[in-house]
Amino acid sequence: MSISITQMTRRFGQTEVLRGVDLTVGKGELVALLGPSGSGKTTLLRIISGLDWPDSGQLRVAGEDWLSKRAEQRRTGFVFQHYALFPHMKVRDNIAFGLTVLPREQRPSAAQIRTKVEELLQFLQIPQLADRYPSELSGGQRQRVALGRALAIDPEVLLLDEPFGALDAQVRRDLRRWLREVHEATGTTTIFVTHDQEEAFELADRVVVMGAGQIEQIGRPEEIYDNPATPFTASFLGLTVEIRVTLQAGRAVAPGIDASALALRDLPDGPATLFLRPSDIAPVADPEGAFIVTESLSTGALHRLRLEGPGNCIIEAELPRRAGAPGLAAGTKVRLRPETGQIFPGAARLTSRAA
Ligand SMILES: Nc1ncnc2c1ncn2[C@@H]1O[C@H](COP(=O)(O)OP(=O)(O)OP(=O)(O)O)[C@@H](O)[C@H]1O
Repeated sequence: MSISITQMTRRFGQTEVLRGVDLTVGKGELVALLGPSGSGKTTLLRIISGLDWPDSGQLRVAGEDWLSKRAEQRRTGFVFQHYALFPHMKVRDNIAFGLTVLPREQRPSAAQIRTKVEELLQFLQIPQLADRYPSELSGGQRQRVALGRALAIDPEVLLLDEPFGALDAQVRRDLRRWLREVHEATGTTTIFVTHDQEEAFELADRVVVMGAGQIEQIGRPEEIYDNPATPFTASFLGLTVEIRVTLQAGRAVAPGIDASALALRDLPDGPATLFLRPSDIAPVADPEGAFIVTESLSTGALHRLRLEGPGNCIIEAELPRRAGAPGLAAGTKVRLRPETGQIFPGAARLTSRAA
């Protein structure tokens, strides 16, 4: 079912946790809410599920006003990071739970519930776990069961709050792929909360970047990755190098940096900030270069470099490390000619200390 959130606000005491959120999720879409801790992601999910209420704003699902419905009248499936399955129930009974507690007029028969659970166990690729207790499962298996429990009631909306947050990297990757397959087969409208950009980008049809109670940007993963719309999104998505530049006819100018490969910007002349990913700086050894490598560290796959240039400008850069190939040693002079980066009007805050 489609979800439409309009001008939603929520405050706790003096803290404005949601500050006028507008979001539409299409029927069958999988949207990732991506943002740092405290940006309001969980609060938004709790409001959709009926565990919390906004101070103002609207929530419509398939055109119906959900704020006039209690939690148990909304068909939502919810999976949390630490969703405690009932420890005294076997996996099959955990999955059946949501169906067994439906009001009598909606509740399927015991035989129908058994069939439904068997189908879900097969569909989620966990039939071998049916008769185990939660304590006999790995973290990843528990989350598969938790999703089974959420899906059993055929939810109109599926809400996943950092469901893989407590698992190790390889299990997370496996579960991501599995969840994407499950979503393609069920077509349930899904909101997935994460602060892990790789997870959001791999899973979602669209990514919603949240910062401090507001939506900073909404778009397809590659749109957001290539064109972060705000300084907040740029920093959050790894464009952590900020260099103070001057814009002249749309071209960034900074001492010692050749910005001629960057696209021209339709921005007024004046001070601006160039945001770059450490991996997009691509320093090249050049005796005439204006920057010098002052530190060079190897971390397995990468060389991490600290570069110093005109006006005490300090830049942290990264280069892929190839076995046997020498990196850029400390003391090497380099030139910088970045090919991708974002420019926003206004002065730099963090890494650049150019005069
Ligand atoms: N019941 C509450 N009472 C007071 N403050 C709350 C309450 N619930 C949340 N907050 C505050 O609201 C802000 C947003 O919290 P929320 O859990 O929505 O963020 P989040 O983006 O999901 O963060 P995380 O990734 O850490 O879960 C935080 O500053 C939090 O401390």
